[in-house]
Amino acid sequence: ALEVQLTPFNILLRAVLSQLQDKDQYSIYAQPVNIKEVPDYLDHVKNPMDFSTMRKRIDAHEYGSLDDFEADFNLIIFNCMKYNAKDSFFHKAAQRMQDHGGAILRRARREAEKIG
Ligand SMILES: CCOC(=O)c1ccc2c(c1)NC(=O)[C@@H](C)N2
Repeated sequence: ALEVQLTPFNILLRAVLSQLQDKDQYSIYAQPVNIKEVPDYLDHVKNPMDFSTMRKRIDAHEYGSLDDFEADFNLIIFNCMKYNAKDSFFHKAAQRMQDHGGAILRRARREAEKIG
């Protein structure tokens, strides 16, 4: 059976999440940071977030608004910029993801307004 109830809102959120993940070309935000590989991660990052967790939240209808969805996206960026040094590959990737994500979310809001 189709486990997830498809509402226009969570169809929109799934589409936005896919657009965001398209910009994560090395999939560094796709899964939770592996604590076995990054043992001190949770000393610095109190609220880990990643795209797979966001997908679960969409399917569980845990996002009441695009703002709630955007807050988890911003958490991914914030965590990455906090844990990783400014001149690191990861930190630079977060800056780019923030720029791409901003544009994707702005366009999604305009689309959502049109649907009404
Ligand atoms: C195979 C080892 O993988 C990692 O060390 C690693 C893998 C993925 C990561 C990460 C570290 N750090 C981060 O801040 C987020 C953005 N992603």
